[in-house]
Amino acid sequence: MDNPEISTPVAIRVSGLGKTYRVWRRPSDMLLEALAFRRRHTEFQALSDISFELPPGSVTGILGRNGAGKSTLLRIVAGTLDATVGSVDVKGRIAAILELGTGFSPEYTARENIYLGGMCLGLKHSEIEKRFDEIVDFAEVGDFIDQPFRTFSSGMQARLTFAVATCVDPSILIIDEALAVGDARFQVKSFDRVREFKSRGKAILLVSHDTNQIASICDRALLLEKGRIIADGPPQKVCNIYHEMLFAPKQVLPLAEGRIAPIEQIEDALSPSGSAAETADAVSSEIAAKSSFAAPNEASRLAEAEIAEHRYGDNAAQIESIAITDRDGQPVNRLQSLGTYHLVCWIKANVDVGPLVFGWLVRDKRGLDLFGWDTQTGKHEPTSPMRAGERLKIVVSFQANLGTGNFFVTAALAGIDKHKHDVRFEAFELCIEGTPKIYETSIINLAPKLIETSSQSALGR
Ligand SMILES: Nc1ncnc2c1ncn2[C@@H]1O[C@H](COP(=O)(O)OP(=O)(O)OP(=O)(O)O)[C@@H](O)[C@H]1O
Repeated sequence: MDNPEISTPVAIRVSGLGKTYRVWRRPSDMLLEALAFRRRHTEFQALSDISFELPPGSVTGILGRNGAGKSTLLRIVAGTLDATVGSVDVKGRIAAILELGTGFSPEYTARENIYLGGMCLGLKHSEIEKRFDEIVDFAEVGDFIDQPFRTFSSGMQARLTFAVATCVDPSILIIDEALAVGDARFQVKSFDRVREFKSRGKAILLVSHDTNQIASICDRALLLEKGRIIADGPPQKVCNIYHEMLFAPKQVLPLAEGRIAPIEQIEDALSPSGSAAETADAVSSEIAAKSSFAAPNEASRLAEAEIAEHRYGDNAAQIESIAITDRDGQPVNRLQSLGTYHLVCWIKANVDVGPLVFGWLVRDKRGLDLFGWDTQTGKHEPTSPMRAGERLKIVVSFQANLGTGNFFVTAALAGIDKHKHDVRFEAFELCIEGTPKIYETSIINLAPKLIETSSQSALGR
């Protein structure tokens, strides 16, 4: 698959990729087909028209529902499965963690498997020998090095698989959900390794269902649905669309058959300011009707257009406005870390609605959830049912335990059955002013106070 003609800025180029699986109802049908030369299979189109490029020094995340085609795509890129059409051009050595124990034998010991796995990834015996201690250290399996791999817990299997794949120093790393296995400490270690890989100019392609993981380490995300890329762009935007796909299942995705929607088109179709006319050729009328959302009021507009609001819901009730005020009710744009403020929302029922649950979420600039709360989780009574046209004001007091910088507020309104009426991702930007006395890199502020420094002599007296 190595193609020397690829110009240097591209580590992987996927062009017009498609995969059709043959499906036989019974195993015997496969044999009968071979013997009788009569077709006894149906075809299943798992991937269609997939094209993208991965530059070196980048991390691309792939999101999608179960069965969307993520693993099929990774396997084709990794070279363990053939595409039906299209091509994959790769520059450099690929290491792929497609499942726990990729390239390992369950009966072999960890020591034997390190050699086996390393050789599968193209290393010579002497090269593996040089890296052996590093692999064992990273995987933290020193005490079990001569135990069979099948006796390892799934966390230990994940650690060893990840350690072997990353210690061979590949140019391209492909990871299928492997970061989800293993304990929290190992996840931090493997995240650090992925970041270090990226800083050394490697290209990383990873599948995860965890939007926080995608938001925190990826530069870009692809969203797959029914074997097609339906969104390709900044992780935070793609994660919002994925969230909508999962939690607004009745809505038809804004894609015409056979088209790849650029992220702007999906956003236009889903956002309140989207013009139905502009997107009419590609969106369902259901989605286009959502453009009847009221425009957000001035206070809720983002100061920087860089991260735009993403909105969805059935619009039975809507969050008309969101603002932050001080305790005297004065609107504020800039907040002091640790200050106490009010989040003030006006809600309007567009039709008669039952009790409502209100929630909000604070994210950092990468889209990582820092805090989330709703009136149901907080064990508050749901609101009384509302008549069409009725308005309701909700005020939530909070302490701004955040470090310096910009953060984003998502507000949501749902029925008590969690049916979403109005979800406004990144509806409001919080700007936290200079926070002295803590590290500038802090995202949160735990308000530390030194309360004791007592010394003890070397003899313990
Ligand atoms: N060998 C196969 N033969 C027939 N169909 C297959 C085969 N492998 C996968 N599929 C089908 O192709 C589709 C895509 O599967 P794939 O495993 O790539 O999805 P995925 O997005 O990785 O799913 P998940 O999140 O559940 O791992 C699914 O509908 C699956 O049933």
